[in-house]
Amino acid sequence: MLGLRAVDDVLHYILSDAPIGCVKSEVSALYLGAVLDGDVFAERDVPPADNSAMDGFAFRYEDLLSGKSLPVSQRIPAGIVGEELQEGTAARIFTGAFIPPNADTVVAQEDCELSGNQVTVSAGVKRGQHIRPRGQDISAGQLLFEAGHRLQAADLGLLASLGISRLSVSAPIRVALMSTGDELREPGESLSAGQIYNSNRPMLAAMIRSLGCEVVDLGIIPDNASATKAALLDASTRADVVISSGGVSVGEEDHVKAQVEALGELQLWKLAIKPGKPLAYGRLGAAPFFGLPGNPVSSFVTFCLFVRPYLLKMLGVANPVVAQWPANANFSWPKAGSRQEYLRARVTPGVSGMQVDIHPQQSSGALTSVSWCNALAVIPVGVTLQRGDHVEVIFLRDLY
Ligand SMILES: Nc1nc2c(c(=O)[nH]1)N[C@H]1C(S)=C(S)[C@@H](COP(=O)(O)OP(=O)(O)OC[C@H]3O[C@@H](n4cnc5c(N)ncnc54)[C@H](O)[C@@H]3O)O[C@H]1N2
Ligand code: MOO
Repeated sequence: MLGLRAVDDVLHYILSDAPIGCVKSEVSALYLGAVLDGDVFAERDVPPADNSAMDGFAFRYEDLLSGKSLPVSQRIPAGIVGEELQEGTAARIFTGAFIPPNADTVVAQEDCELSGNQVTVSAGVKRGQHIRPRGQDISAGQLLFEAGHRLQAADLGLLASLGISRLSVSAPIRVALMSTGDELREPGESLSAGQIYNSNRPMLAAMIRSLGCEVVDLGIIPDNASATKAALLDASTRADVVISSGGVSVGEEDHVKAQVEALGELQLWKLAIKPGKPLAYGRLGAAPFFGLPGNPVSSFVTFCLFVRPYLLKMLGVANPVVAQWPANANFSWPKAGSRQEYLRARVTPGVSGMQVDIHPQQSSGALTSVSWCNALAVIPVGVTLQRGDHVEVIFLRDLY
C-alpha cells in the first residue's frame, strides 16, 4: 500500500535509487553546466610571468632612490617581451605586459612626469609595487576542480586562462518529455472551447536543458490508455529518463500511473507535499520515470525538488541537493498543514536579515506566482508561523 510519503524520505529514496555510472563520459568542448569526469590540475602558472598591473613605467627600485629623472630606454606593450632593463633607465610599460628582467617596481603614469624622453617619479614608491607575480592566480600542479564539479561561467574563463578548451565530462542525459492532456494545445495554435495552452512543456524543457541534458520532446499525448502506453514505450526506448506531466492523479482520465505499472514498475506515488502531491516515480525498463502532476506550479516544484537532483546525481554531481537558507517570515501562516508546503516567495535583504514575503495567490495552477518569486519558502508539516519567525528558503537562482 502506497501512502503519503514525507519529502525528505522520498528525496533520500530516489537519490539512492538513481542509476549512477550509467552516463558515459566524453571529451567535449566545455559548456556551462558540464559535469567534470575527473579531477583537474593546472599544468602551468597563471599569469605565466610577473606583469604590470598598471599603465606606467618599470624601474629598478634602487634607481628611484635619488629622485632624479631617468631616460626611457624601451617601450613594452602587452604581448611584447622586453629586454633586460639597463641600470639607470626606465621602461615604458602597459597593463598586462611582462616585467623586463632587472626591473622590480612599476609606477603608474599618473604618478610620473614625462619630459621629452626623461621620466621623474612624483609620488612615494614601494619596492615591488604594481607587479602581479607569476602564478598569482594559479600555480602549476594546483587542484582546480574535483570530479563531479559542474562548470559555472567563471570556471569556463578559469579553464580558458590555462588554455583548456576540452575535457572529459559526463555525456548529456537524454530526457523524454511528454505533456498529457486532451485539453492541451501549443502556443501559436488556436484554442477551442475547453482547451488551454501547454505551459509545462517549455518550462520543463528549459529546466532540463539548463542542467545540460537533451530534451526528446514527445509533445502532447491524448488522455487514453493506448496513446499513453505507446508514448511511454516510445519514450523509454529513445531516452535515458522519461518525464511526463499530467494524468497522475486519481480521475479515470488519468492514465499515466496505470500504464507505467503495466509496462514497468511504479515505485512511489503520492507525497506529503504541496504543491505536487501525486508525483509518481518508477521505471520503464531501464529508464527511470517521473510522472509530474499536471498543475504547472506542481510540475515546477516537483521538478526542482526531485528531478533536478536526480538528473545531477546521474551526471555524477556529488552534492546535487539544493541548499535551504535561514530567513525571517514577513507573513504569518496560521494553519498547520499535513503536507510540506513550498510557497512562492520573494526574499529581500533587511536590517535584521533576509525578509520573506509570499505571493498572495498560492494556487498550484497560478504560474504568475512562480514568475514573481525568487525563492520557495519551506513550511514543514504541522508548522504555523508568526511574522518574524524563522523560515527556510530555497533560492530559484540555485536551481538553474
Ligand atoms: N479527486 C482528486 N482529485 C485530485 C487530487 C486528489 O487527490 N483527488 N489531487 C489534485 C492535485 S493535488 C493535483 S496536483 C492534480 C494533479 O493532477 P494530474 O497530474 O492528474 O494532472 P491533470 O489532471 O492532467 O491536470 C491538472 C491541471 O493541470 C492542467 N494541466 C495539465 N497539464 C498541463 C500543461 N502541460 N500545461 C498547462 N496546464 C496543464 C490541467 O488542465 C488541469 O487543470 O490533481 C488534483 N485532483
Ligand atoms: O499537490 Mo497539488 O499540486 O496541490 O495541486
